[in-house]
Amino acid sequence: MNEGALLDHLTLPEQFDVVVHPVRELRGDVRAQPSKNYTTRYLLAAALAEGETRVVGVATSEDAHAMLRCLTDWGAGIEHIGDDVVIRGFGAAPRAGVTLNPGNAGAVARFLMGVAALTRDTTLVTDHPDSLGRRPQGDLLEALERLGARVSSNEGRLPVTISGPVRGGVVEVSAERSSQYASALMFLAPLLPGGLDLRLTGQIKSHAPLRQTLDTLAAFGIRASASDDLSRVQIPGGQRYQPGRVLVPGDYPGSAALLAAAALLPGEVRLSNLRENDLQGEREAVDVLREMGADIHREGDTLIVRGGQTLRAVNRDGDGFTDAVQALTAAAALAEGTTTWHNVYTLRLKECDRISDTRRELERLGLQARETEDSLSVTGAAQIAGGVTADGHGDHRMIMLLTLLGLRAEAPVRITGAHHIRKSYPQFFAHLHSLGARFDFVERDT
Ligand SMILES: O=C(O)C1=C[C@@H](OP(=O)(O)O)[C@@H](O)[C@H](O)C1
Ligand SMILES: C=C(OP(=O)(O)O)C(=O)O
Repeated sequence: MNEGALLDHLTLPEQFDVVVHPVRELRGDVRAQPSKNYTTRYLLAAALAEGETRVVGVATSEDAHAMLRCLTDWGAGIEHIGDDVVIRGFGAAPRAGVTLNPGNAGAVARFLMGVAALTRDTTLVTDHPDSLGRRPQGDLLEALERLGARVSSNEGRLPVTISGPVRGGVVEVSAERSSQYASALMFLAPLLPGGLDLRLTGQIKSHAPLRQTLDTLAAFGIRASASDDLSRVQIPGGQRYQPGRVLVPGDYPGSAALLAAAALLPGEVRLSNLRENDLQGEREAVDVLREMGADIHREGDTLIVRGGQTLRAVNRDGDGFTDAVQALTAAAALAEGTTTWHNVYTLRLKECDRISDTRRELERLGLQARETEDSLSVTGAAQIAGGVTADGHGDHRMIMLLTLLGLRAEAPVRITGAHHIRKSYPQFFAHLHSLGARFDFVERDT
């Protein structure tokens, strides 16, 4: 067996810490993994269609598996063919009386909660009470109640039970804490007799995933219209999702971590399968890294990073690239000056509190960081000493950030609970290893 195969996610211990060794350079080619956000959306839309849909090149992350498991429990037929999944959908009739477990996948949980209003009753639970179990669901549940669903929950958190049916009509939903609530209603809308005239209230966050939802609806033949600012989305009822064939694009949020790693170290990294015209907001990570001074250019769908340039701090609104903020914080931690990410309050509501917990881990590594309610700042250091154990906080994006800092530290950095990387990027360590990084994996008791 070659070393790369040893690092395959299937052969790593079930639960592990990772020891990240400092490395001098990164060099090589990687094909970006399939997009998480498009995988979850395409699988769900395929299940909401009647007939067979082939989703080409599906992500292998835990969140993708969570969606597949829940759709199977609702009655979808699922067949894996190589990297593709063929889904025989249940259309507007998911099985009633089912308990779904979306694992730790926020988007999956929320999208399913919306669709649950098609059933007489569906319960959602989580086996991650300290992460997904703590994330707020109230804004979505209240919107479903306003539409006439009966809802019970643990004070606006999982577990929840939702009982439909609902007819549709005009409904307000807050988009201030997460865009996923509105996306959930958008998936539900075409299958309701009355459709939905959605009014997104509050300061709308994460516009990019909302556009990905509209894009997905269009790919499945659903008619929808939206105002430019997305405060109003109208989706006529009585429509059917059309089965067919969809191709999952490459994943920008996970790739942002590889791009930042490549910018931080000498060498040359080529990252393919990242189309230029893509609605994933984390595509902006390329511009941010360029603004910091990174040498990145594009040849078609391939991004080429010549690393090791001196990076400079930036001041940016981070909401447009919410899932790349952690990766870009690693670049900022080694840039000249103080970087601030503004308008990132929603980071507090993700797998961990990505503002306070990040500040604490940066400080543990000897860096200066500051937070406000909705911003995170870090002052770059010329060197990071390393030789410490950092807490992964059960958060894949925190693990990416800490790994990048470990690669550039003077001594190894250990990250606890690094298996949580599998939530969105199971091959993260294998990809970095193929570029020259070195890791030790220390098994933890399950
Ligand atoms: O719709 C989606 O697939 C997602 C939306 C974003 O969440 P918020 O809308 O809560 O920012 C993002 O962070 C998450 O990883 C995926
Ligand atoms: C926040 C994330 O995912 P979700 O909200 O789907 O759990 C993420 O992927 O960083």
